[in-house]
Amino acid sequence: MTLWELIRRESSGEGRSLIASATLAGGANALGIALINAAATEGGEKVRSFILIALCVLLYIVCSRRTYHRTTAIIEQALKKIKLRVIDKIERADLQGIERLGTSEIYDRITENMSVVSDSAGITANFLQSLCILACASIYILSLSPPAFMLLMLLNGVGMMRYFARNTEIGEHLREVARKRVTFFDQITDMLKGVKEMRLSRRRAQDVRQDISVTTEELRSATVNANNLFNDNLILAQCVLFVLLITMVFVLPQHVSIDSVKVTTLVGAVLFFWSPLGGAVGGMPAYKRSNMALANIEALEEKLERAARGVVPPEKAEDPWKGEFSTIEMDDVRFAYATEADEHAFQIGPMNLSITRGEVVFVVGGNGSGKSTFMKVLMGLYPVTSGTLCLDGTQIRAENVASYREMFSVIFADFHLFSKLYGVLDADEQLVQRLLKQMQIADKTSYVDARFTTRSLSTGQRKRLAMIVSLLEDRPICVFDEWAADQDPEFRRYFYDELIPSLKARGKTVIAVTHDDRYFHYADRVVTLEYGQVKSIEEHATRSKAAPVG
Ligand SMILES: Nc1ncnc2c1ncn2[C@@H]1O[C@H](COP(=O)(O)OP(=O)(O)OP(=O)(O)O)[C@@H](O)[C@H]1O
Repeated sequence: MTLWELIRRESSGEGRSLIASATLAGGANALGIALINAAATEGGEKVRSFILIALCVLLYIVCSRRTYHRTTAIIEQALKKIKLRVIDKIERADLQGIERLGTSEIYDRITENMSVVSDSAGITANFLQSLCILACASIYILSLSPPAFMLLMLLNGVGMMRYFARNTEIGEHLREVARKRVTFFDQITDMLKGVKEMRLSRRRAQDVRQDISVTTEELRSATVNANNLFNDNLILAQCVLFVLLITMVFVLPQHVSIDSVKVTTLVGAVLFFWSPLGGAVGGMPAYKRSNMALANIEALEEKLERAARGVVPPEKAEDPWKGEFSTIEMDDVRFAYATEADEHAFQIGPMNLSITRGEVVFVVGGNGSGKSTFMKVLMGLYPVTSGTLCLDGTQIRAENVASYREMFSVIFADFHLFSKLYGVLDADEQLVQRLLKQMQIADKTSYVDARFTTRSLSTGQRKRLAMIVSLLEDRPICVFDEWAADQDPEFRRYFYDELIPSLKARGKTVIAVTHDDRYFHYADRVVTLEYGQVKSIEEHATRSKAAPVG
């Protein structure tokens, strides 16, 4: 999609009136100059000429302002719509799709590319107006001298052909710039996340810097190549002007009958003609960059669309359970990561397992045995590749998976704490304060206006904060992925001795990934995974030592 197509699509029929105002502005501009030229060379009624010129200027101001202001408004409105659409697609896209896409491309497209389009609004309006002035000025030159007009068209035609021949090459360089910018984003993210590791190793810091400097060099080179071609086009336009003026002054009078006054008028007209042409040629880089940015945004939208394919919109979602359940059943469930042409993509299953309400299930296994993958499949975050996942006999499908997921309150191993208590914004303040005390972080952070005053806590403390959010969600199934791993012995004990039994006593189902074998007796069952398969399921007697939560 080009910028002009975007304007046409988003302006709800205003495109024509925009062209009309740009044409009027261009016409008024050209007519004003023609009148000034005529007044200067032909004399005649000066007051009349002055009034007509003033009217042209006024018309130019009114129409020009409209063209500029409306173009900016239309583009900004379109960008707002695109941003919201991208956010909506990110929200709908499936987890694997987002994981495959990575964050750098998304950041680049919705920040850098959007600003390129936004910055081009004024230039686009100028470009549009310049084209109209050019058309009017050409008519003016035609009225002065048809042979001069033919000469103008001929030289412009040659210039244009050279100009468009360079377009493909410019496009290649701009695409390379876009690719390198994503790599640059990736590397900067890597660097910022690994700042501690870099401080501890000058060699590592040097290697990271080396990689970044290679990318910045490639970015520089691709940008310079694109800009050089754009600048060559400007020089080409200037050369065409020289050739045109030289031909008009030295060659044209030799072949057609034209007096010196007309030649002077023609030179004045051509010089005037060249200023909008310069605007159009000069505005081309911004226009082209905007088109490239829009193509990048479109490509991102397509990828997100693909990732959201099959996802049922909220208005069509089914909820047969209304937050209640008895049993989750996995019947021959398999899942394989969809990686591009990777035959060794990790798989889990076939898995046959049922989890009943109020059960405490521990999931154990070595690193990479598939515990986190299994949990994500169980929670409906990854769709099963084959087999069936059912809740109370109802198979989990695209139509009901959103309601199914709402049964779970999860603390992932790589959990994220939102800046606000999104999802539980109406949480009871006293309950939150009580939980903060219970988790022993009341002296570190407080709860004000649906947000915690600070999230700059130790890893263990942040996990306790995540636990508070999970408890506030109050869902039937609590999933904890190695929650206790970062807790001190006292809190580890609290987690197993008090928190889990109290959740069980309240009828909650607890599924926890853990390596703490000394607490395995708190589980009703311990499921051991190995190479993505259930290796064993051990049953344990549960101690029910309930403690109040909240
Ligand atoms: N997004 C992904 N795309 C492709 N493969 C993945 C992805 N995430 C994990 N894997 C692969 O799946 C395998 C199992 O990973 P998983 O995180 O489920 O193991 P785990 O048992 O939770 O490990 P750990 O105890 O180290 O947390 C790994 O070998 C990993 O390579």
